[in-house]
Amino acid sequence: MGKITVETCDIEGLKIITPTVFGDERGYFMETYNYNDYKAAGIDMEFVQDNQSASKKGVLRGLHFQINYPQDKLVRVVSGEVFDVAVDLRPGSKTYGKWFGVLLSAENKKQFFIPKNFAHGFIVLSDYAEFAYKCTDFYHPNDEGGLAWNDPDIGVEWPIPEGMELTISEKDQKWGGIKELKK
Ligand SMILES: Cc1cn([C@H]2C[C@H](O)[C@@H](COP(=O)(O)OP(=O)(O)O[C@H]3O[C@H](C)C(=O)[C@H](O)[C@H]3O)O2)c(=O)[nH]c1=O
Repeated sequence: MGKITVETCDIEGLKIITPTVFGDERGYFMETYNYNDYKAAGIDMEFVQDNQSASKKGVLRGLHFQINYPQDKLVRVVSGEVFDVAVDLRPGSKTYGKWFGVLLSAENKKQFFIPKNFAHGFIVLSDYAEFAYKCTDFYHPNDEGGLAWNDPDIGVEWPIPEGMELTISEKDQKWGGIKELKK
């Protein structure tokens, strides 16, 4: 029965989904995924792996993608708040290299659908955040690619509050810029 509302943006393929939330005196219920509703919204893929990660304030994970086993991702925040970013790396896309970001939170319950061949990452704005997402291909550890979160040629406007200390993994500190990727 769950109905979803779908928003799009100027990068074709990206979708922001808001599920129907059924609140009552106990709390709330919502369907976080329903094949039929999402298929009707053009998300008609088989999700084969669910992931969850937890991060403290200022953690920035990304910008990641898998090279030969690209994954569509349906991402959401279970607790806390993040700014979530996707960068278009689809070969031949008219928005190649363009980024889009959206605030995802336990509060707004929004989900972000990111098709294959986008780089993906997020920064945690709350004290703590739990991030859960569905993927349409499995993890291939030797197939990881990445982009520098602060690549000036992408120009992501991360909403980093004054004085926020960033925590970025060694691996994520080493990625190069989009100009170093072969298209
Ligand atoms: C991604 C992944 C990781 N792992 C293991 C490998 C490491 O031992 C540990 C942490 O991995 P990593 O540091 O790559 O985790 P994140 O930095 O959160 O990576 C993710 O960050 C951004 C936001 C993404 O969209 C991708 O799903 C993914 O790249 O989990 C697995 O066992 N399976 C997996 O699917």
